[in-house]
Amino acid sequence: MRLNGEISSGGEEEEEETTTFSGQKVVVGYALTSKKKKSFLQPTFTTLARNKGIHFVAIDLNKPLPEQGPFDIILHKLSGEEWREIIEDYRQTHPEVTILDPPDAIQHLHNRQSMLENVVDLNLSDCHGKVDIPRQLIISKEEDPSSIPYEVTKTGMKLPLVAKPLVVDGSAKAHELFLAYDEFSLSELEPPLVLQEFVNHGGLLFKIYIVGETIKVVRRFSLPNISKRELSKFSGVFRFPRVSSAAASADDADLDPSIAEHPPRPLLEMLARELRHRLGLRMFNIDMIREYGTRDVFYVIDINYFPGFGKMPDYEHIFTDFLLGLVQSKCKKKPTT
Ligand SMILES: Nc1ncnc2c1ncn2[C@@H]1O[C@H](COP(=O)(O)OP(=O)(O)OP(=O)(O)O)[C@@H](O)[C@H]1O
Ligand SMILES: O=P(O)(O)O[C@H]1[C@H](O)[C@@H](O)[C@H](OP(=O)(O)O)[C@@H](OP(=O)(O)O)[C@H]1O
Ligand SMILES: [Mg+2]
Ligand SMILES: [Mg+2]
Repeated sequence: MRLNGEISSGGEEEEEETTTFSGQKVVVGYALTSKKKKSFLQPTFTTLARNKGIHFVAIDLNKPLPEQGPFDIILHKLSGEEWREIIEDYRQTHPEVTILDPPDAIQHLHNRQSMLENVVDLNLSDCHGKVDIPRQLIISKEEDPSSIPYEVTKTGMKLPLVAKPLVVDGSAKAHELFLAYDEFSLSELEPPLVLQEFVNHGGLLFKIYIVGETIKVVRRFSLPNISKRELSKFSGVFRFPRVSSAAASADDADLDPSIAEHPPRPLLEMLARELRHRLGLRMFNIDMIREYGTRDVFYVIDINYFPGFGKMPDYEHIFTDFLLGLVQSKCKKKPTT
């Protein structure tokens, strides 16, 4: 936290100088795409934050980062190696600034294989339910697409399969997903890919948002179950839209309780605590589905860094509290001279 007047000028969000009741202010530098800025820095949020002494300042990517600030916190989500190096260097030279989150930790989520490894390692099988990941096969860039059907058959994976680009780099292409009804058509797709068994889940997905210690679960519509009959009727690969990312929530829909009942809280707390720790991230979400016909068998299918928090109910309060909490805990840790 810095005392009133210490802030440098020039940030586009800065309007008037407001401080917390203690006369201190928190400066949050941000490096976000314009899409993310629009969805995250909504006026309801920035106004509430400003009233609590939090000021958002845009980082100028055309100027050296160490010449900007001073910042208490930096929020960032930009793709590319260049930014990664800038923020990593800054993190090393400015340990007093909280970087949300460390670039190496984020990098772990840029690959759909490494993303889910921690869930497997957790081995959550007796914690108010079972959490696993769907059976999956990685098809590397070097692999000849014509060998995919053989590779799939060899593993004994069950159809249908979801084919996902291996790398998640912030591009729209990284979210181009396909449903494959037969293994032969998979040769049409371009590796590197992750092939995942499609798990029937009653068309409903749980998005578990994690912001520091806070866990918030929302329900979203997802792909419907695929019956054996349907599977036998079709063949081919079909591109499907970003169903679960749509703004429409399934929270108010009249759904079958056996499908819609939230995963048990102790299970979510354990999962969030462990993943927060193992991933080294404080702001992410987990896409989780319940296997259709079961009460407590869950699969994690996706983990996203700095997702669409603007769609999370009450995100304004959750984030202002989170940001204030970060600087307060940092102040407490400072040795007294
Ligand atoms: N193994 C699976 N079984 C059943 N449905 C799945 C599976 N994998 C993905 N889906 C469906 O496809 C959707 C998109 O998959 P996924 O979340 O992996 O992609 P994404 O592009 O990373 O999404 P996001 O927009 O959340 O980043 C899921 O929300 C779910 O509806
Ligand atoms: O909150 P959920 O439903 O999980 O979906 C998010 C995706 O997972 C994120 O990848 C999107 O952010 P980016 O466009 O910065 O990757 C993010 O974009 P947004 O922040 O512009 O809404 C969302 O689409
Ligand atoms: Mg997802
Ligand atoms: Mg994702």
